[in-house]
Amino acid sequence: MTSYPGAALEAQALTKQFGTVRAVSDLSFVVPRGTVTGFLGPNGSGKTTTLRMLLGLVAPTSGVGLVNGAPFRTAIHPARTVGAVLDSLSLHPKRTAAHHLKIYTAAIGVPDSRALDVLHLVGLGDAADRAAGGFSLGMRQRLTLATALLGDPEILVLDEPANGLDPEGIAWLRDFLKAFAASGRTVLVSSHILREIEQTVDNLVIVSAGALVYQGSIAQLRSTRPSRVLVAASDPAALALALASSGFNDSQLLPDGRIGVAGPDAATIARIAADAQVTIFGTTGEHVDLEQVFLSMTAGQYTAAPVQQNPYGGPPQGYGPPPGYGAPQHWNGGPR
Ligand SMILES: Nc1ncnc2c1ncn2[C@@H]1O[C@H](COP(=O)(O)OP(=O)(O)OP(=O)(O)O)[C@@H](O)[C@H]1O
Repeated sequence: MTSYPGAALEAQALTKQFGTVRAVSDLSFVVPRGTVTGFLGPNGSGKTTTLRMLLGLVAPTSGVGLVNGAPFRTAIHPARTVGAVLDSLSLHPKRTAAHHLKIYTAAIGVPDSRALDVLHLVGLGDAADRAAGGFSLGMRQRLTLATALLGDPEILVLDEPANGLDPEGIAWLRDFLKAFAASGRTVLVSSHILREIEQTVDNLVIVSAGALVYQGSIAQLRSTRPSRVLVAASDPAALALALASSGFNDSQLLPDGRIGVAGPDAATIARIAADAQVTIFGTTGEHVDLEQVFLSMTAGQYTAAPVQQNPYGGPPQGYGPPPGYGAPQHWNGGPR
């Protein structure tokens, strides 16, 4: 059980079998200290089960979950180590926000005054004495987060905290989690929508059907997607041939009649087109839509893709064709 240096949380070959359902399959990843790491996967891909195994709430079929290099059950000050929100808090409608929190303060050994502190932290200071029955969904989410903060934890583990939040609530959560990590602490936040957490997280762990398909930074994920130039040309086939004879073989005919060219920049394409007497009507740089990348990675066929060995970096593997273009025709050898 050697732990990765600098890891706040670590999954080592975690597997969980519920009867015939393999919820999590040989899953290993690292959450580096001081980061906000997104734990991303479609519904039912094993995120909640994994978080529960990391926190010792579900026994793994095999493998281990580590918090600061040791099983969480061995933590001397659990509430100071991890604050977790894995389920929505069941709120008594007549109980005030402060009252809800004071139920937990005694249990984790912090003074009652801490309840007001965390309500201020999550922006509910003014609502401390209001009954939770009148709270909006966003206020309920904040109150739930407040419970996780009671012990002033080093690590926050949040399961789908953005669920049901409006854009303003998501923006608030983003700023809050970034500030939390900026103080050297660590956040692991799950979601099934990349866009929801894209601007919040430094690192991503992506799972599909319980298995790892990517871990690394968002920047790496974006950069490994080859950027293309989309070209509208008078004779796309002639341009593709001219590009191929200049050594640029990766051209695809798109459904809208343009061709997507990976490799050369727009100026090089224009020069090759001019030499081949092909007129170019326009070129556009392709925008990499990470949500589409995520959806293509978790579409099922990627579950068995090889995964990089270095948990802190390196390119993801097992990519398929660029999403959003149907089944493009390849000029250099037909459909892939
Ligand atoms: N206690 C359990 N008993 C049987 N099957 C379970 C149990 N908990 C989870 N599962 C199954 O394990 C799989 C993974 O579920 P899990 O809740 O971990 O995924 P998830 O990614 O968190 O999904 P969601 O985003 O929908 O919450 C699902 O097929 C689920 O039905």
